[in-house]
Amino acid sequence: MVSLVNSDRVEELKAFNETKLGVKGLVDAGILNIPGIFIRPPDELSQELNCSTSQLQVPVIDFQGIGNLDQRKQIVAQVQHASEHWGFFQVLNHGIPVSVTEGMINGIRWFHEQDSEAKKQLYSHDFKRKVRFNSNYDLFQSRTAYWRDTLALTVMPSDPLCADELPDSCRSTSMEYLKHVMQLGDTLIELLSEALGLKADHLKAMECTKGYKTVCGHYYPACPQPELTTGISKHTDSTFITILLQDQIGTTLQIIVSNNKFKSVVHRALVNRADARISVPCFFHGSVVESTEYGPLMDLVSEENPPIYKSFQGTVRSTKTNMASLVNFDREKELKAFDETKLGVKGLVDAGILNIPGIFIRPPDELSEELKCSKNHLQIPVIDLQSIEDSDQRKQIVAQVQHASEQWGFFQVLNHGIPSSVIDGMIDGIRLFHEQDLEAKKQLYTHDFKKKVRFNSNYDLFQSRTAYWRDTLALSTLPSDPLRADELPESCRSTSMEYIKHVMELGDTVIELLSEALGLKADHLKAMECTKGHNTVCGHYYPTCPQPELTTGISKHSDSTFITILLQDQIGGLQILHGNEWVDVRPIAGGLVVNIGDFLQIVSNDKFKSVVHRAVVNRAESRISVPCFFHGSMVESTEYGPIKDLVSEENPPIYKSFQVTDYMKKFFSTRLDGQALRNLFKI
Ligand SMILES: O=C(O)CCC(=O)C(=O)O
Ligand SMILES: [Fe+2]
Repeated sequence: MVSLVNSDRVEELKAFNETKLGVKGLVDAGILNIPGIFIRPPDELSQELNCSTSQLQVPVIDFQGIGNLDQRKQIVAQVQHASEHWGFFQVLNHGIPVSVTEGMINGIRWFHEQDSEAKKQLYSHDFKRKVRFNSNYDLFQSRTAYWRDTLALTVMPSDPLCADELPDSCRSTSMEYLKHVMQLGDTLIELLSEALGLKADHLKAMECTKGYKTVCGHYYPACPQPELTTGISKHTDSTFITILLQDQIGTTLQIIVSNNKFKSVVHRALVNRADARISVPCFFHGSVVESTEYGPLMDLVSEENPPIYKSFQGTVRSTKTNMASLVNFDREKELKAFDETKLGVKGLVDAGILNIPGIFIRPPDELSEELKCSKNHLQIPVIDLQSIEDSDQRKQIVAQVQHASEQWGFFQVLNHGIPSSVIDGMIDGIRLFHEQDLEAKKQLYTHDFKKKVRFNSNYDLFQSRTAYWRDTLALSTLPSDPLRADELPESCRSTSMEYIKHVMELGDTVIELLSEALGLKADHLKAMECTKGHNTVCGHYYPTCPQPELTTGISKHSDSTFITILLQDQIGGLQILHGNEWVDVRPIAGGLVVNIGDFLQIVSNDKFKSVVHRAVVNRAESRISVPCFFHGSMVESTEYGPIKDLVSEENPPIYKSFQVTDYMKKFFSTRLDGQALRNLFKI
């Protein structure tokens, strides 16, 4: 039922790349919604929402007194503790003058905030270039693009960076900072050597700091939707050490040679709404000379502490493309676990969850499309059926029905003849059913469409892109096998029998009006068994949702019916796509919603429209809706196609004839939305 929104991610990435303006270019253009390529995948978003943040601080180590033997011992002990337990620490009194660190940050800011032409010149993804500006070095490999632009400066021992290769805006400041940070790298690697119980120059002799280095000037622009993206997603650094300048100086360790004694810790950067942020990591990659091999140091392994890693060549790492570690999300497994509870979405809400599971989170392209969608405050037509028996007034009503069916595909009817006690009774009964004791519902839990009475959550749970925030009691009735009272759950037995009787009658009334509105005899559609065949009444329950913006009650689709008559409570949530805008179908007291389904669009040869709609959920109140789907004949031999009287030479048939059963088979086996499905039957 769900429509697959085709976001061509690669096309979007290409277009973004071709601007050469980076993320800042988007922000400068005034975008309010971040493009889909930056939105994190559902599993990541949901994992995120389950993550707590800690108030702890990474260790801070003061390097003052590093030349003094006793104090150095203490510093080494602190470095060891931090490297073993944290993998990160901040250093103070590191010897780089404040004027140099501040100069560096200012220079990087100037670079990113300067005239875009100068930056464009340097835009490149070619790692061989020593100076390159780009946004997302792994743009075409990562799962989600990062909200970050970067000026990367590479320093090779064989090919050091010259001042004249640097952009004007940060030339002298960068040269100065580079010189200092390299020295600090040596100091640190000595301390780390000692912290591993090695001689001070052990790691240095391995070219840990003397090899290939990259200083990156990252710019994280302010972001209108920081919760949907990251500045850099979680990863570890492929380096020996990283020294990061932000407001103070911090370090990240990646010391595979320590044989896991020191930890390379996963980290990431977030973005915020208010301010652009600058950070300047210096990555000490070590030697990239072909012949250099790295592996656990002999002095650090023993029989009790055998090597954990093989030796490898330093150059191996430079072929690594995707820095972001992929979080493994087993959607299938989560769906099964959810299904097996047999408790539906309400079961989750009753259990007190605060964050919705990943299976309910809409894919990035849908979320981002959503954010671009505007809302319209129009109302769908409301038609009063009061004087339907009076032939003059009936004509007017038919004209209104015609207009609504052609222009909207949806209308509400008033004075439709179903007593309000029956309507209220139906809603109460469905609420009683969903809110009753769990065991009674569990008994009815099934995905078997052959069962006439079935309770489940998400009839297409294993086919849809995202699960819906909705539970359903479905009641099917066939002329050959009508629904009997004793088949119904007690909680809604008499109310449902009563409502079903009335809504079937109303179906006939509406289908007569629609026949006339097509210029046919009143009983033309009825004779085609549009309302007399297979009908399903669904009692939908949309529980309250802690994160309604991340999911839907039912995603956009059109109905595979002739018509649908929907009863809803007063909460609201149904929306229809009118033009390119979502229009709320506001509940009106005593009103019922009628919509044209795909079959009626086909038999009317596109005169009447089957319109895409969906239901959204909300934080505050659970909602009930009860659509009655008039699917038409389920007799194998029945064929449907454009009605002869409605086609002509000027108006040739748009669709082939087909058997409804074929159509329904496709409906249940594909993940296409009704509209796309309808298109399969086009001539
Ligand atoms: O609950 C609603 O308002 C809409 C339900 C719907 O569109 C459907 O079940 O097909
Ligand atoms: Fe629908």
